[in-house]
Amino acid sequence: MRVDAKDMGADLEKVLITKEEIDAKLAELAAKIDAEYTGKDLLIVGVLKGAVMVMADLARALSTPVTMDWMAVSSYGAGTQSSGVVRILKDLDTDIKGRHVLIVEDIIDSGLTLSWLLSNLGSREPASLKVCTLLRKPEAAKVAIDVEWVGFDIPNEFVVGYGLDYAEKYRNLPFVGTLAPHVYGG
Ligand SMILES: O=P(O)(O)OC[C@H]1O[C@H](OP(=O)(O)OP(=O)(O)O)[C@H](O)[C@@H]1O
Ligand code: HPA
Ligand SMILES: [Mg+2]
Repeated sequence: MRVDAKDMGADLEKVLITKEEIDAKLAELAAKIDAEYTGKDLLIVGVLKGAVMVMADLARALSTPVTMDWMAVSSYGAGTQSSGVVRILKDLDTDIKGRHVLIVEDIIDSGLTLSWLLSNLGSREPASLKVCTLLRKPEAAKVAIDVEWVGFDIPNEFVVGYGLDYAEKYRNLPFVGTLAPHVYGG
């Protein structure tokens, strides 16, 4: 059964990016990533929990053989604003020294999570450390970050779906949508 904005009742305001648009964009990004890592041993690191869907779909769109690891960090808790304080809830299982590492994210909002992750993982001396994110909010950036692969630049609105949550809900929507302000007290 397909879930659409109408099925979500009044919780969703609109669909911002459809499942079809996400699939097409991930195929495009995967081709570029394949070209970059040809002949290299690539470790992709998903940032839990939001990046689960992007990791699963991007990994399957890649032709490059990869190994996968996960890191769990949280800076949002149950709210719609980053606390700025990043907590490691689960560290990597892998030693990344000398490895080619690609961080996979669902969204770069303030950039605080990724900026912290880049310096944390960077200090472990990987051979290379790059980033692929499905979404980015340029107007929300609090720190400038160099990101190799970006799916979509989106407006500065709180979004849910395709891994992204509000208070742990809506992660399983197959599309990215905006949440009606009344849901989070806006
Ligand atoms: O650029 P920023 O402002 O730091 O925001 C981006 C981060 O926030 C979200 O994670 P969250 O902390 O909500 O955890 P979750 O992935 O478990 O939802 C998202 O998945 C990113 O990791
Ligand atoms: O817009 C967002 N939606 C859900 N989670 C998030 N984490 C950072 N930004 C967002
Ligand atoms: Mg979240």
